[in-house]
Parts: sequence; structure tokens; C-alpha cells
Amino acid sequence: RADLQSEAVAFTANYSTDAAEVYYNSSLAAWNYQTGISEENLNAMNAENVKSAAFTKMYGEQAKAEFPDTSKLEESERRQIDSIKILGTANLNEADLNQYNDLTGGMEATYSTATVTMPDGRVLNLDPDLTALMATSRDYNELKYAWKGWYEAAGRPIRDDYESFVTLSNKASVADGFADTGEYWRSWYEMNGQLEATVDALWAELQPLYTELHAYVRRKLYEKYGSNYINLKAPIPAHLLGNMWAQQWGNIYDLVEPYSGKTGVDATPAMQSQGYDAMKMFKTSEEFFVSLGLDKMTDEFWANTMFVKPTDRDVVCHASAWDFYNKVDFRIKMCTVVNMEDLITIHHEMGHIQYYQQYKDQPIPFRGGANPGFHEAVGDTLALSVSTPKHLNKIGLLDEVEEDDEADINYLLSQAMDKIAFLPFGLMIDKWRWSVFSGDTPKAKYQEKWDQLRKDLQGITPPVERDGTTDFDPGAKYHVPANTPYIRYFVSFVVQFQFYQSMCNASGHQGPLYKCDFYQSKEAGAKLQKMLELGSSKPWQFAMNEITGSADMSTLALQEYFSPLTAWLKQKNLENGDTPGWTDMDWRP
Ligand SMILES: O=C(CCC(O)(O)[C@H](Cc1ccccc1)NC(=O)c1ccccc1)N[C@@H](Cc1c[nH]c2ccccc12)C(=O)O
Ligand SMILES: [Zn+2]
Repeated sequence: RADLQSEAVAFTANYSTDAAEVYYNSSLAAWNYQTGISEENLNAMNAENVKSAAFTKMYGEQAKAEFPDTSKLEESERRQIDSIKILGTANLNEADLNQYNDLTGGMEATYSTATVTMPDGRVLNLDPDLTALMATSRDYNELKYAWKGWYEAAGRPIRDDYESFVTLSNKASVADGFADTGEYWRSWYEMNGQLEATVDALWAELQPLYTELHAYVRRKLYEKYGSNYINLKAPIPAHLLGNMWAQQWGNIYDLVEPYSGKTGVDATPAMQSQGYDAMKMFKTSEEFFVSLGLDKMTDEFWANTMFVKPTDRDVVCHASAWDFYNKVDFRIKMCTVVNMEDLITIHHEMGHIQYYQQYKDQPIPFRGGANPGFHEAVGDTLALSVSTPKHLNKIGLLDEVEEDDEADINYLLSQAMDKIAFLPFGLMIDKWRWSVFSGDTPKAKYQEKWDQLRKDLQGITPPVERDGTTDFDPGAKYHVPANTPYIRYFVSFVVQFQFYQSMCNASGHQGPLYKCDFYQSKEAGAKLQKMLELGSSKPWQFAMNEITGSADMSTLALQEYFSPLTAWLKQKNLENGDTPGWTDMDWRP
């Protein structure tokens, strides 16, 4: 009916006007806390959060009262009002909301300030100390000590808090009509309850490639660390993969390099010898986006971003990108270190900022990714182009490129060590969390469920025995204490290859997919922009169709990208007499 429709237009317009100011204030208070961890800033953040919760509740209840049935409204108003009706933690009463905020603020502070005291007395923080140690040490026992120390310092202290947090989180989600918080999080993908089945099917297509990579890397670690520590038919000890969570293995590429003497794949030495600093890394990334015809960063971005770790206060170092909902103030918070890994992460964060800028004129309820995985995929898609030896050579970060099969295998393996290795990890975090929110995994089984998923999906085993009554390894991975969903990264690692393939085609690229560098292609940029400016105004299937011509997530682009490596790995594993997989499930180092 016209009058209901015009009421809905007025209601959503008022909401966006009011929400912009409320969200600015709560974002700024959160920013101040994360860039200055203190009791005072935590209280200020929680006070702002109480105000934004009151705002959300007021508009949500008004929406439910005035528009009980949105089915007759036009799509835009229907989608906006359906979103405004979901209150989230604004459903909680003041006491519960304060407890919820104290729990989440406290868990994030514990994670961000935890340290490990090494046998020689060195006190190491995660960023940059332990990150660098896990990446560069090849000393089995030093790695084991650091791994054990971190999981005890960051995970154990929040095991009880996490249980309390789950109870309150579920209370809020049930009030919105969901079975639990896991179902609420999955609803963002608008797949009628089929998200988990879909990601399981995608994983089934990719697991054979992961298992071949796992077998090849295990063989190389066996050659390095010997048969006391590596069993060729068992899971790999978790502390030997160059990363605290064994989530990406790129830092041990030197142990697995197939053909030595080829041009490298790591720009770190060139970055350091050319005097790169954080600002230069950010400017390099911005220049790539602008070369595609996308937006440059705003003045506020350069004025307000935190580029490096401050020396005078505690901060949350885990990188993030922030929208202050006023169309100009966008920021990144990052403790940048000058290396290739952080250059890639900067592109990841800049991808979030570019998405923010492209959808800044959408109404507030539509200022989000088509689905959360799309938001995570933007920067990584461009990073696939930046990482090519051809591009790194173009920007002077790699000496001349050999066009030969062996150099190509080197490159594809280094990419697989980050992209293929990540897939089971990207899947398992929320497999674990969904089972906790649903009640399938009670506190007594938190650690056991985690270990079982690590073993079954990743083929990884802890280097030291775990104690299910005190250990809480999930708490030692940022996104768990920070309450940030994770399946978005698994989705991103699939769809970023679809976006990349589509942009490569638009740029007129000829030849193998993995050689594509769409730098300076306005056609590629236009294709991406058409998807980004939609924000979450349409279901993600519509946005996917916009950019790729099909509405589905598909692993075909990823499989095409890696196809030369897949054949090479199978051949190598056969030559080595290795059987992919890990049947000795109970082996321990
Ligand atoms: O966590 C991140 C990067 C941080 C983030 O940019 O995803 C950040 C996480 C976060 C979310 C919520 C509050 C605080 C931090 N997400 C965002 O900044 C963000 C921005 C816009 C929308 C949604 C999230 N990466 C993941 C894995 C990963 C995906 N792609 C990568 C590329 C290189 C290295 C790691 C990754 C990790 O480190 O385990
Ligand atoms: Zn991200």
C-alpha cells in the first residue's frame, strides 16, 4: 500500500540520519580503546556501546511495531527494515550488556597484552616478537617453548570468561528468534540454512589438493627435523609451519623450495634494502587501487590511520579497517613490519577501506559486504595480482623474471603455502564455534573438539600434550577473544579466485591464470567497482553474478589457478613414496 511504503521510506531515512551519528561515536570510542588499551578507555567505549544499544533497541522496536509485515514493501525498504529489526546484544538488559562488554573487552585485552618469558629471560609479545620467532626460528625446541608459552598465556586465562560470554551471546540471539549465535552469524549469507553444507561441499572439492600439499611439506619437514619429530604417516606438529596457528605456511617456503637458484618469490629483501617504511607500503597499495580507476584514500585516512605500533601504550595490534560512517573518515589500525607478509596484509586492509568508500552513499543498513566473505576478498584479490613475479618486477621489488616452468612451480608453491594451507583452518574456527554456540560442545569439551578438528581437517597435532580442563587453545587465536566470525575467510579464499579470474578476463589477459597482473586495467577496476558500490543492498548471489556472470561460489577458478602445481605435487609425492593423508592419528612427537 502506498502509504505504508512512503512511511517505510521516511522511517529508513530517519534511521540512516540518526544512525550515522550514533555509529560515529561508538566507532570512535572503540578506536580509542583499541589504540590505547586502558580501564578509562574501556569504560568510555562501553558507555558509548550502551548508548548505541539503546538507539538500536528504540529503532528496532519501532520497526517491529510499525512494519510487522514487510513483504509488501519495495525491496530496498524491506531489506533495510528487516535488518533494523535485529537487535543483537541490544536485546540484553543493562546488567547483562555491561557484563557482555566487560567480558569481550577483557578477553581482547588479555590477548593483546599476553607475553611469553623465554628460558633466557627474553619477554616476548605476539606482535612483532613471537610472530617473527615462529616465522624464522628453525630450532625445534625453541619453537615448541614459544608455542606452549603463547597458548598458555593467551588461551588459558579466558576459558571461563568465554563460557560466560557464550551464554550471554546466545541469550541475545535467541531474543532475535535465532536458535543460537551461530545461526545468527550464518544468516548473513542468506542461504536458507545451507551455508555449512555449501562450505563442506567446497572443502570436499579442495581437500585432495590440500592433502597433496600436506604430504609434500611433511616430507620436507622430515628431511629438516628428522624421524624423531616427523612421522610420514601422521599429522604434522603444529609449531613447525612458520605461523603460531599453522594457518599459513609461507614463512617456511625456504624449507620446501622446489628449484633453487631461480628468481625469488619474496620481496622482503628488496623492500628492506630499498628503505621501505610503513607509509611507502601503504602508498604502494593505494597506487595499485588508483591504477584500476578506484578511489584514492581520503585526507582523513592519512591523518587518522595508526600505521605502526606505538611505543608508549598498549594497543590491539591485530590489523583492522574502520568505517566511521561519515563518508570521509576511514582508518586502518596496524602494527606494520617491513616485509612481504605485511605488504599483503596492507592490501587486505586497503580492500576493506575501498569497499567502505565505494558503498559510502548507500543507506546505513547497506554499508556492508554483499556477504562478509566478499569484504575479506577485495584486498586479497588485488594481492593475487601484486604477488606475481611480473608485477613485483614492474615495481622494482624483484630482479628480472625467468619465464620457465621451474620458476612457475616455485611461485605456485609459495602461493599454495598461504592460500591452500589456509583452507582447513578457515573452515575449522567456526566449525568449532558453531558447535559451542549450539551447545554440542560444552566447556568440558572445548579443547578436545578443537584438537579433533585440528587433526581431522588440518592434519596438525599439538607439539605438547593438551589438558582439557585447563588448556583453551581457541582463545589464543585473535578472532575468538575478539568475537570476530571466521568462516568469512574460507568463503573469501574461494571467491577471491573467481573475482581475480573475472578481472583478468576483463583486462584482456591471455595465458595461464596465475600469471595475470591486471595492474592499470580500468576495465578490471570497473568490473570490481560495479560489485563494490552495491554494498549489501542486494543478496550476494546478485553481486556475484554482476562480477562473474554466475551466481554461485565455485572452486573452479582456484583449481585452474593451481592446476600446474596439483599435477607436480602428485608426481613428487609418488616419487617420494609418500601417501597423502595422516592415518597414524594417535602419533605424537
Ligand atoms: O584477521 C585477518 C585480518 C584482519 C581483518 O581485516 O580481517 C579484520 C579483523 C577484525 C574484524 C572485526 C574487528 C576487528 C578486527 N577485519 C576488518 O577490519 C573488517 C573490515 C570491514 C568489515 C569486516 C571486517 N586476517 C585473517 C586471515 C587472512 C585472510 N586473508 C589474509 C591475508 C593475509 C594474511 C592473513 C589473512 C587472520 O589473520 O587470521
Ligand atoms: Zn579482513
